[in-house]
Amino acid sequence: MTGRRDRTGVRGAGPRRPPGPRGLPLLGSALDFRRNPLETFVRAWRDHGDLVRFRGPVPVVLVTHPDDLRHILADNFENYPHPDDFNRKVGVSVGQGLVTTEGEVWRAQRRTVAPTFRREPLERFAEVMTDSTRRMLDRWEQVAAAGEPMDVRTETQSLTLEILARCLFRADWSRDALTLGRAVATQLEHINAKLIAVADIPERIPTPRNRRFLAARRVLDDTVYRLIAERRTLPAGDEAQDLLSMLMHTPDPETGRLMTDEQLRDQVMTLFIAGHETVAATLSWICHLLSTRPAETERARAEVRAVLGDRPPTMEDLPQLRYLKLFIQEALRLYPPLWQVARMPLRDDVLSGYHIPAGSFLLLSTYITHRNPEFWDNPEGFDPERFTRERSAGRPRYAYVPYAGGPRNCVGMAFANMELTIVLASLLQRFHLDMVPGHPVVMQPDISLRARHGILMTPRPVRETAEPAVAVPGAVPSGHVPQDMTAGEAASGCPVAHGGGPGRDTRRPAEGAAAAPETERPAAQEGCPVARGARQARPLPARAPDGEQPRR
Ligand code: HEM
Repeated sequence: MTGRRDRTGVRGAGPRRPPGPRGLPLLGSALDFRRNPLETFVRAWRDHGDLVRFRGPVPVVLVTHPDDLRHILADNFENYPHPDDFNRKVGVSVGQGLVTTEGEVWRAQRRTVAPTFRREPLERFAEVMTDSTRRMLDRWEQVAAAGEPMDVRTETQSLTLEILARCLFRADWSRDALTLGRAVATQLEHINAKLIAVADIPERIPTPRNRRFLAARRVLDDTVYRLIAERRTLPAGDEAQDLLSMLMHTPDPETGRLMTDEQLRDQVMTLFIAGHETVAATLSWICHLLSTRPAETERARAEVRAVLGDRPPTMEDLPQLRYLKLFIQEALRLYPPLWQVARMPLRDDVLSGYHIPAGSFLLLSTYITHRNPEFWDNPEGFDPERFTRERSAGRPRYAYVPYAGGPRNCVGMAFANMELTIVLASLLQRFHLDMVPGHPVVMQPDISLRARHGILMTPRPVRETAEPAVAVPGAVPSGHVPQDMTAGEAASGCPVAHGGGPGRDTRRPAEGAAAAPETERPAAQEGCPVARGARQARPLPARAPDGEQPRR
């Protein structure tokens, strides 16, 4: 691992641009990005190193090294706001909320919103999370009885939306559930389409998508403003114990000002957009891991049984679910829902020894950072224990950034971790999940990292199945490999095709199944671009201009 570089200027060779693919005349890498941005990133990172410049109508710089991430997100974060274009496109839905503002406006909002998301105020929401999860799992009993498959992506999306809405609006949620749910989904779809569109069509042009978006925004505005108005009429001391009330009654600690109705509306919309799809995507990948990683799953289940038995998890239980925490951390490493984060420097800077002019469009790929073999042994493997204190020693803090980092890290991190733990513990208590044979699981790198065709699974109640072969933590035989998984996949933990490639069976493992020969399913193995890169002997990228050995 190399040390930090001098960022005051480029040593030796003078200002130089980062290396990168030539691409097509005029278009550069634009078509590759359109086809599959994640694969394009991974290929370029393998070929050119940790800092890559893509040519094209909008030149992009890919940033992946932890030193550079720390510089951008923490040490020099004032120089790295979101690109204006990002704030404008997301802002059509969320207005001037925490995600889309910069400078003093952002700072004032952060001062007010952050205290609401500390652990203590959040404790009151544990019950909501447990209750909504219980209701989802009750529904799964019927699905299981009918032997039907379900799409866990849709399930987790409804669940996280319900939890967020109940936390925001408490009792008023059920009245507006369906309307709000559909409207939020339409907003997210619109933002996603805008962010990847070649030509951004302004909302005033009445295309079908714009009309759907504006109608959904009206529904949300009407509902949210009505709920705010209702809260304003409640007598002092009678406030509802929900996020909306907390935001409404928390003054800016520096100015003492309370939020206006419009600011509250923008904050609510921001939380809806930032806080439900991210957790839903993570939960759906976790469900997938529950069927493809039997050893780790049974170890997590054994811990839940030991700590909780059959009772629902409470806030006090969470610190004791230590292996579950590692399991979730590892899932977020392999499948960070925000797989890229955009920034644009205000002033010229130097990253990894290369000159970065002001106004460059930077994409920080957490996905690649999380799989860089310089910081992660067997980076494609699913190995929750890599996050134990001992094994984390020496790993740079910014090698693991699912929630970003620095002053602008995810404000909902504690909320998300609490929700992920409660949902996973409750699920493990009641169900096994089996993949539907033949259903392709393919990564779709949209605004979040989702499964393109959903993830079809069948729930199987725990009480109806024989005790798992292994109930003692850590005692899973290493040869226990799902029948349909290649030995390579089992070792790699990456049974997902990344944005393409053939589908694969992910049937429930037969007890004691032997490892299938790796050559049996080569195509599935090929589906993992980082795995490919990490395993092959690669030529080192060109030396960085400051004379240091390229990293990796
Ligand atoms: C697994 C779940 C989640 C992940 C991985 C995640 C990840 C992130 C990341 C990487 C950022 C930085 C984005 C950037 O700078 O461009 C961010 C920001 C943010 N997140 Fe999350 N998030 C999650 C859940 C949540 C939840 C549950 C909420 C709220 C209920 C939330 C609210 C926010 C907000 C408001 C910001 C903007 C913070 C600011 O700019 O000051 N997130 N999140």
